[in-house]
Amino acid sequence: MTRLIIGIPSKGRLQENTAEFFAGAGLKIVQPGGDRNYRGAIKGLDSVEIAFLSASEIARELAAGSIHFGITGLDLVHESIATPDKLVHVVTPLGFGPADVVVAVPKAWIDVETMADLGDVASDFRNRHGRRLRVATKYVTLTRAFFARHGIADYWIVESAGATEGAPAAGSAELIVDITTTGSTLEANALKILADGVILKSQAHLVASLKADWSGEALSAARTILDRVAAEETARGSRLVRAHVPDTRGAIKDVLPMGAELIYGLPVEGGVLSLLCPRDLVPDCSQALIAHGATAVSVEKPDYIFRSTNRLYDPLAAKVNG
Ligand SMILES: Nc1ncnc2c1ncn2[C@@H]1O[C@H](COP(=O)(O)OP(=O)(O)OP(=O)(O)O)[C@@H](O)[C@H]1O
Ligand SMILES: O=P(O)(O)OC[C@H]1O[C@H](OP(=O)(O)OP(=O)(O)O)[C@H](O)[C@@H]1O
Ligand SMILES: [Mg+2]
Repeated sequence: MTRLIIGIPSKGRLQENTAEFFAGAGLKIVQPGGDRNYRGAIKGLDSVEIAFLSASEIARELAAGSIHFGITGLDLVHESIATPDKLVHVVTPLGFGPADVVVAVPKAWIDVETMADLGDVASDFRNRHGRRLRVATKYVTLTRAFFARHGIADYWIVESAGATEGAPAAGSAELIVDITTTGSTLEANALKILADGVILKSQAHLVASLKADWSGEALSAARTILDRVAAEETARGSRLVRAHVPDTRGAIKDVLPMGAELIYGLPVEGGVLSLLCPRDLVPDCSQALIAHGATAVSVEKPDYIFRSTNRLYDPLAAKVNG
């Protein structure tokens, strides 16, 4: 009886949005042991267990296979997992926690705008000072891979535990690699991002472990959860549009290319058309139906659209079964 274990951020900037994300999918997270108990559950889903962890722990536990699903930043997935392709499967981006991992140098370095410029400075620096440029960061893996891709080898990493942006002014490094959202911390420290210095555009993702034990109830619980998540995502972006259209064929010819879908298949000629329509296209779609003889068009906001195929679950199942 393997239960499905989901790691969710117990603190920090991803915590609140994560709770909202589950609530949106109709999944209520409960903490029976109270705030200080780091295990929880999802109401009504007995085969699921919640592990409250920090965002960075979630990335590590996914790699180790001690949790099945986790919500964490893509930056942490790529930083703390050496071979993400082998160990995890990225299920879907979640639309919150945006942040870029960037290479930033002092604004005073007016001749340095690109990674190529930085490469030149790095060689010069070594010749002139007899030591290498120092890069302060906690993104050691991402930094090494990115600098190697740009052919830069003359540098030294100074591992930073926090307040990385302060390192150049403090004299403990020449430049930094760190995460930024609004840019205000970089600005406050007189640093600028190199033009081609964005290493990774991160946001929170739902990530699955390929190392976890997917036997027992784990996979079917995953399906239950991903069905709801996908059903809610599809519903959020769409509207149900219904109308009695005398010229059914003509109407279909117009609305399908717009991106509308015959959600219950073809109606009989002259019958009621049921369309699933991208939210933004509802006015155009309704116009077209009226042009083909509808006297009224009703538009409803669906809560969920469940489908026999699931674009989130199917690729995961293929990987863990294969
Ligand atoms: N402005 C931001 N600055 C830093 N991280 C951000 C920002 N916006 C979103 N994030 C995301 O949040 C993650 C960090 O979250 P948080 O600091 O809560 O967790 P943590 O680093 O695991 O905790 P701790 O720093 O206590 O170890 C980042 O890795 C990134 O994915
Ligand atoms: O571009 P901005 O919007 O200014 O945000 C980026 C800053 O926020 C984070 O620091 P945090 O407050 O999490 O402190 P920490 O580095 O000690 O975790 C991050 O490490 C940057 O320093
Ligand atoms: Mg932090």
